[in-house]
Amino acid sequence: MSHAALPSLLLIGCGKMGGAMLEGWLEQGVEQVVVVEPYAGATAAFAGRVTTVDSVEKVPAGFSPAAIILATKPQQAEAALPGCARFAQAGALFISVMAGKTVAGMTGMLGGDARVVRAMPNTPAAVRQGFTCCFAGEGVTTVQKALADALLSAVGEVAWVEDEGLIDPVTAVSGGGPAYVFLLAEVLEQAAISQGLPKDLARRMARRTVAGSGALLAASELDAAQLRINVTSPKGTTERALNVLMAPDAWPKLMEEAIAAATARSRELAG
Ligand SMILES: NC(=O)C1=CN([C@@H]2O[C@H](COP(=O)(O)OP(=O)(O)OC[C@H]3O[C@@H](n4cnc5c(N)ncnc54)[C@H](O)[C@@H]3O)[C@@H](O)[C@H]2O)C=CC1
Ligand SMILES: O=C(O)[C@@H]1CCC=N1
Repeated sequence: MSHAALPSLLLIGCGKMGGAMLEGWLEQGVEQVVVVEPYAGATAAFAGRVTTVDSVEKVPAGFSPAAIILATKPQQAEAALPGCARFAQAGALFISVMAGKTVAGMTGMLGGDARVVRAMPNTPAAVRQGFTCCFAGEGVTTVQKALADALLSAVGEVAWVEDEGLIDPVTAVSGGGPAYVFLLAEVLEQAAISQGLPKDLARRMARRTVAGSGALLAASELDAAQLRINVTSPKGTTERALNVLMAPDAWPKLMEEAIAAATARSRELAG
């Protein structure tokens, strides 16, 4: 009998997000993983640790996964999902991380009775620091919901919503959120260079400042606003910078617009 922490999984699509979660699951210990991935380069990092096939038809006949993780691009769903219908008939749990794709849209491709959890993770899952927000479709059992929770908890923090429509703003905020934070590191580095700092030093400073601030935020019970105030000496240097960043048309408004744009795109991807 296996002592792996997690049960057998079938991963459909091992790109940036599927690969990030797989890294976390393997670190935790999985009974067996079969990966369906047509692009060999995507699975190179997992050689010897998982079984890889290039199409779902080639999944070994006797393999009976507890969950099938759908991690292709939304635009690749029509090609990838119909071949998974045989697992739906067997009552398996599907966990889709695809942006936009609704439970109704997916059951349409998998067969009407497919049990689908929509999950919106993010790439810090690769270092088990992810955040995933989930919605359980009709027919998902309590045991299957607990399995989805366990799998996603293995790569970070998990939350559930009862309203599927909330997954669209979740996609915009926490799904894409790491990109906005990485952009912050990029522009901070550029600004440092503009003030005459050498490139290597600018890069180190920007990366460590963003990563260290994230670690402080994670470790602290204080609000982000209070942590910001703690840096900001009255009439000091940070105050001058924040007067620029927090101006009415600056970051607060830009972030509102950015999140609204991403939420709208998530709704479009349903189609
Ligand atoms: N990248 C991210 O930060 C996040 C991505 N997502 C979602 O995860 C999904 C994947 O995104 P990424 O990993 O960024 O894209 P990606 O392009 O890196 O990965 C998709 C993978 O699916 C493979 N694939 C294509 N057709 C396939 C098929 N028929 N069967 C099996 N595999 C197939 C591709 O070769 C590729 O490796 C998307 O639906 C996205 O909305 C969700 C949250 C965050
Ligand atoms: O950009 C995207 O569409 C996906 C969903 C959230 C992060 N990446």
